[in-house]
Amino acid sequence: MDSPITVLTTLLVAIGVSLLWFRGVRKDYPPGPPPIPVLGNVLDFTLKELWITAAKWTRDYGMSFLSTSTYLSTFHNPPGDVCRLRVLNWNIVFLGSYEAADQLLEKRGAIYSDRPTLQMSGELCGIEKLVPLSKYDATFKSQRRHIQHTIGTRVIPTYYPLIQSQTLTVLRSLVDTPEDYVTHLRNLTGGLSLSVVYGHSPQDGNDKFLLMATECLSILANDITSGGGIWAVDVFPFFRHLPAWFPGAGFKKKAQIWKVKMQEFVDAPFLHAKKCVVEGTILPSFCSKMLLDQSEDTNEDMIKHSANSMFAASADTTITTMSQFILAMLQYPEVMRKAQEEIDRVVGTGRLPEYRDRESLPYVEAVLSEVWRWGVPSPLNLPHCSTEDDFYRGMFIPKGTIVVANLWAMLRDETLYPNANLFDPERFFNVDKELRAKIDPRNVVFGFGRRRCPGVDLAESAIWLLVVSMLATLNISKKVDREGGIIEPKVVYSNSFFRVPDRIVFDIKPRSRQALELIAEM
Ligand code: HEM
Repeated sequence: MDSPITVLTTLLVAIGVSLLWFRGVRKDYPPGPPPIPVLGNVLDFTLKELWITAAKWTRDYGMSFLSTSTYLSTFHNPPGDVCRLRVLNWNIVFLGSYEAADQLLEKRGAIYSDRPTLQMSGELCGIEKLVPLSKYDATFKSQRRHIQHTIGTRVIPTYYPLIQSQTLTVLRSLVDTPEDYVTHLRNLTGGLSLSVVYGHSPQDGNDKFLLMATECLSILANDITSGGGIWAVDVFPFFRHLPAWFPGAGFKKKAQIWKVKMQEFVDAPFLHAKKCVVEGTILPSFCSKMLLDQSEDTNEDMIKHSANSMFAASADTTITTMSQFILAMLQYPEVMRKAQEEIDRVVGTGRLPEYRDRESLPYVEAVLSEVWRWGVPSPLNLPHCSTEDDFYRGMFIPKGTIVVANLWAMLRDETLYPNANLFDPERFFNVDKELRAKIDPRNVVFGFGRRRCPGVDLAESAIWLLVVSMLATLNISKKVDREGGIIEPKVVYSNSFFRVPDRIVFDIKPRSRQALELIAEM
């Protein structure tokens, strides 16, 4: 006979499971793939290119919720654009259209701007105070305000000389060792953010903070956020109490090692900046300003985490975007030639393009827009989290729902972008002003509402100059093997967070002797 404690425990577990199950089958939740008892949709998740699977879910299940009248009334909003999955008692809602993201994350931003609480990346790896992961609270709001002052639209032109000199360094490095393009791009973004954020100007790629960033960002992108950043301990938070030696608790050992590294990455460049402030040698930057005019809503902990957030958030996004640009030029050489013709006509071949040329280079502008759209650097955005119960088109979205905007699906919407899989800058011409504004991928690619990327202007300026300078001086082409055969680039997306192709093989050569001299001389 079982003891009363066993019977009681079994009963409680059964009630708990049933409650979870019944919560999960409420009729007015957004539709989605059918869950299995207790585990929910765990088995539906894929690690590779989840954005494609999620787009299929919203398309296939999203329609099933709507009555005919609703379907007709939402004629202008793609109807099958929201779906829900359940993992234990987590609600995860995927948004597959711009309209849904605009309605929820933008217009109802007051209740959709939190981030989910993740045990692994948060408490265990100690990076919960970085802005992209932080909760929607007073500290976060103040961090965003200060970041905005440093990299908002109005101040960006003051960084142009810095961006120009970093761009030239990359052009030279790309000509010398194109196969190391990831390192060169990492040095560009690292150098730029070290200067803008910490007032530190690295002399070369061996700068200790650049090397530290390379190691830590790889831990962040390939280890901590591998598998979409969700670990078993996030789903079963009580796992964090297991001792590190316990079978299956290997994550704790990993977290201990990563936490030390990440802490050093947050502290070291900041302490260096602080020392330079005392010595009076710091260059004007986020840290110099924040340390010299400390106000009531700032403290050192908050400053160093804001600084590191900018440093960390700019690297992989920029590398991904530029990798997508290179891929597009390899697959669509006619686009590269057309852009080069425009630059030769407008700028000439005797100097490098500058920011003042931007308005006169509409085709290059369209190429960049298409890089954002076709490339989609972070295809599933960062997850938002709701802080109140809500209804959207009759569907119930409970408080605490993780809301994932599928940017890839939005930028592959055939009604807005016909033949969406093709890289076609022409799609931005011959459309009226209103439609042009509507299809601008920048509305989507940097996220939404109160969590929209605060680095958008810096990223746009740095990437525009790099793209136009590469087009002006270099030819990007497929590599040819020793027998003269063309090596087709293999496009594989192993990273589950950034849409960064695994290392691509390609060739880069200066367009002319004059182009080479221009890069070398400047
Ligand atoms: C290539 C360019 C970039 C892309 C495509 C990009 C994209 C994004 C996206 C999609 C988000 C999430 C927005 C959301 O949750 O709705 C984000 C957040 C963020 N980005 Fe960027 N980003 C880029 C460059 C940068 C740069 C250069 C910086 C800073 C120097 C930066 C700083 C941040 C920060 C701090 C956040 C967190 C914002 C928050 O949680 O409130 N990003 N970015």
